[in-house]
Amino acid sequence: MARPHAVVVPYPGSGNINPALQLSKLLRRHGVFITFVVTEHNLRRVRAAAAEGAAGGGEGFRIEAIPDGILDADRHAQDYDISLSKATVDHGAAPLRELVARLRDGSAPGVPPVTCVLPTTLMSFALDVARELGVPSMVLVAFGAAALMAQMRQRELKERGYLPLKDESCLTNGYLEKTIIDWIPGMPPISLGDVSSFVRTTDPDDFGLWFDITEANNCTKAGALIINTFDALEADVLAALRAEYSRIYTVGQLGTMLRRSHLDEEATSDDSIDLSLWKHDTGCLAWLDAQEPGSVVYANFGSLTVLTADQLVVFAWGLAATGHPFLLVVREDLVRSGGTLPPEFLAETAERCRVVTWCPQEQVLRHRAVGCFLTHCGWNSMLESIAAGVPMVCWPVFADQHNNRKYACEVWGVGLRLDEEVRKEQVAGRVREAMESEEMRKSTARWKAEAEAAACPGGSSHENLLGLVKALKEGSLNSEA
Ligand SMILES: O=c1ccn([C@@H]2O[C@H](COP(=O)(O)OP(=O)(O)O[C@H]3O[C@H](CO)[C@@H](O)[C@H](O)[C@H]3O)[C@@H](O)[C@H]2O)c(=O)[nH]1
Repeated sequence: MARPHAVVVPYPGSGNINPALQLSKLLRRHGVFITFVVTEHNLRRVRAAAAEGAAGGGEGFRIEAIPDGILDADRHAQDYDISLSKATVDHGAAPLRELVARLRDGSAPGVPPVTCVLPTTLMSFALDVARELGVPSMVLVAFGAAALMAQMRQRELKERGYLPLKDESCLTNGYLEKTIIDWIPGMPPISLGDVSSFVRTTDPDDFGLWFDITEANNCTKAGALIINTFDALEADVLAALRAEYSRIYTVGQLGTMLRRSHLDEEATSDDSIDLSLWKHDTGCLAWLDAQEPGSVVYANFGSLTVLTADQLVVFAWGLAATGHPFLLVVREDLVRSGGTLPPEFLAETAERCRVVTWCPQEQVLRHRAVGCFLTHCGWNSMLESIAAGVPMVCWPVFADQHNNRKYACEVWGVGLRLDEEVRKEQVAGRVREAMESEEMRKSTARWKAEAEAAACPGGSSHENLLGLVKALKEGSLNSEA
């Protein structure tokens, strides 16, 4: 049987590149050949951020780059905005088609013929490419099952007259919070505002909403959906999704799966394959070593969130007011106007605060010193925190993050809400509460154990990964399920 070969095409942001790389490493450990496609711009960033010798490929793992259609001169400091989505849709297909066509027949030396195209969500043009070239496809859903289900129901929200919003006042008069949607299969009643940030529009032609609806629909045309979640965590909504689409493989939490596969198998080392877009500050791990167990608050807003200069300062003083040591990640482009932490704050907190621009987050969350995570509720961050058993204080900003917060706070009992308006006292109070609550301690311990169990032999994610590899090896993943 020829070696299966997956061309993996993540959306060009860390929230998609990271889980796609983790899945790729797992598949490679099970004998699947991987071509990992990044944008030319991101490849330059990866190389600039990489430690000596990192960022390369390895046996069974190649990296290819395609343009994303945005000239560097037109690029915002923050990479993700609607123009990137538009550009990838408009410009990504042609170079990807050329790449897959070139690799399809296996004429490149040492490269087996392509047997599957595997984009993440938001990259459905890759599914069209696969179909045109007669190659099977699967999609990696980089967010949770509930967020996927909610995204899929946005079309119905339009048809039922909820969207677009009638006028601008709906954005501020409590309408989004008071309007309860109680008919999404497998989901508890949810306020309209928590369904997705893309509902916040009065424009019937809003690109963000259109893109979200289209992408949700398109991904179901793939031969299978792979979701970075685990069955116990989202049982009800997964049952509802599986009633609609039979080929669903839940393989999360991917970081836990990778760690376990190191323990279970004699895996070839792939630590050198690192596609981080920012340089990791690993010194913060030594700083954590010197802190008391469970004493540190870790604050990070992911790869895309932008704060105002005031919000950053209020968050910082709020963390200081907790009385705990804290690790604060301030990405170089976190404040678009370039605001920084005030000197008096840095002087006052020097003894118990560490500020870095990017860190090895999964290692940080698993460090015994970390006792709370102040997060923007990106799916990867939330799942990494759940798998590490760390309670969260939740401040969602856009996309699926409000939906994720709802589950963390109201379904799983592992998070506490912050108001949209950032207030120092509330930040400090919620962090202390999260660190002291016995109830949250029990919930975080329970979900950590469930995440671990799912990744062990016999666990749902472990078995699903084996099923996925089998399907890839047998070539039984035809597109258009
Ligand atoms: O200092 C840092 C900060 C982040 N990360 C990693 O970067 C990823 C960030 O992903 P995520 O937490 O999902 O946040 P975003 O970068 O904001 O991700 C985007 O993509 C996600 C997946 O679709 C969505 O859930 C989010 O809403 C969307 O903003 C995670 O794996 C983190 O471990 C680091 O390694 N170091």
